[in-house]
Amino acid sequence: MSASPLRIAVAGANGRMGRMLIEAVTQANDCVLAGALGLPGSPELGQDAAAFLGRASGVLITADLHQGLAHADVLIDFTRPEGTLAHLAVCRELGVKAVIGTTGFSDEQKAQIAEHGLHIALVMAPNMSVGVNVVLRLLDMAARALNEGFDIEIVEAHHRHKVDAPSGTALAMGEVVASALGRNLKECAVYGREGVTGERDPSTIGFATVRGGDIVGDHTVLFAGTGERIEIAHKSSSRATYAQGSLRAARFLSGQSVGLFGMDQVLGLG
Ligand SMILES: NC(=O)C1=CN([C@@H]2O[C@H](COP(=O)(O)OP(=O)(O)OC[C@H]3O[C@@H](n4cnc5c(N)ncnc54)[C@H](OP(=O)(O)O)[C@@H]3O)[C@@H](O)[C@H]2O)C=CC1
Ligand SMILES: O=C(O)C1=N[C@H](C(=O)O)C[C@H](O)C1
Repeated sequence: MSASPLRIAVAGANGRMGRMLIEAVTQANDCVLAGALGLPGSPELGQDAAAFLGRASGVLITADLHQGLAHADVLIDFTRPEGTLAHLAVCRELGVKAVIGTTGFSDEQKAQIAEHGLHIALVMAPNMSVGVNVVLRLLDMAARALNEGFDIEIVEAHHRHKVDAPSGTALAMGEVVASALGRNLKECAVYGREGVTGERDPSTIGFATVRGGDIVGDHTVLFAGTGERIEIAHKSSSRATYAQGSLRAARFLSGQSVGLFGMDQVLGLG
């Protein structure tokens, strides 16, 4: 007898990632779409969540969080920080697990998510792609090996609609590098430069942000030494990788009851 399908609700159903997730969920043999959340006032409320694909899923987009989550095992949430936190409160009430892809949380908001993780099972990662999570491991190795004489700069580029900067992925890369070097990112990060900045302080980790067009997501970490430089780069050409990673995270959660996990644990890289 085959196992019951994993019942997945998608938040931000009209968003770039929301639509990618609805497509992925409806194509996966082991998952079923069980809810779709939209913002109050959105013109898509009441429409079938798969209408944009020219298909019917039988799930209507709703702004009623209890209704949208009532039949779900896992919520996949790529929205905005305040939206994710509102969704998590209802997930906790109903015992629904969650995969959080949203970026741009403050430290206080991250602490609230960690507290929810004491009661329900959560996966949270600023980047769900396998490639980026492997790059995070490579960066740890590179930073330890290049711990003297190399200046570290992180450059990221995204589409014109992105609202947070630097990207969650760039910040995660900075955290990995800073931790490998025994530095505190909050103390050593430099977010952009202008005017007479003075010479570069070797203890800093610099960030540069590019926004334009339809760039899905590019990240490069530069280790610039004397007479040589190393670049470790990842380029996304499709959001489908984020959606497939999110489904892996949702499947991982079916074996967990509480806790806050990262993609390194989902992918067995931890
Ligand atoms: N972890 C990862 O792998 C990835 C993370 N992301 C992150 O996911 C998030 C969403 O990205 P993207 O899909 O491009 O963004 P979009 O703007 O395309 O989609 C956001 C969705 O969330 C809805 N929304 C906006 N504000 C709220 C709120 N307060 N409460 C509930 N829903 C809300 C929007 O509704 P409406 O359409 O009505 O405005 C929209 O449906 C970003 O934080 C981004 O950085 C993106 C890609 C990969
Ligand atoms: O907003 C996006 O598009 C992306 N956001 C994530 C981030 O902030 O790191 C992941 C990916 O780069 C795409």
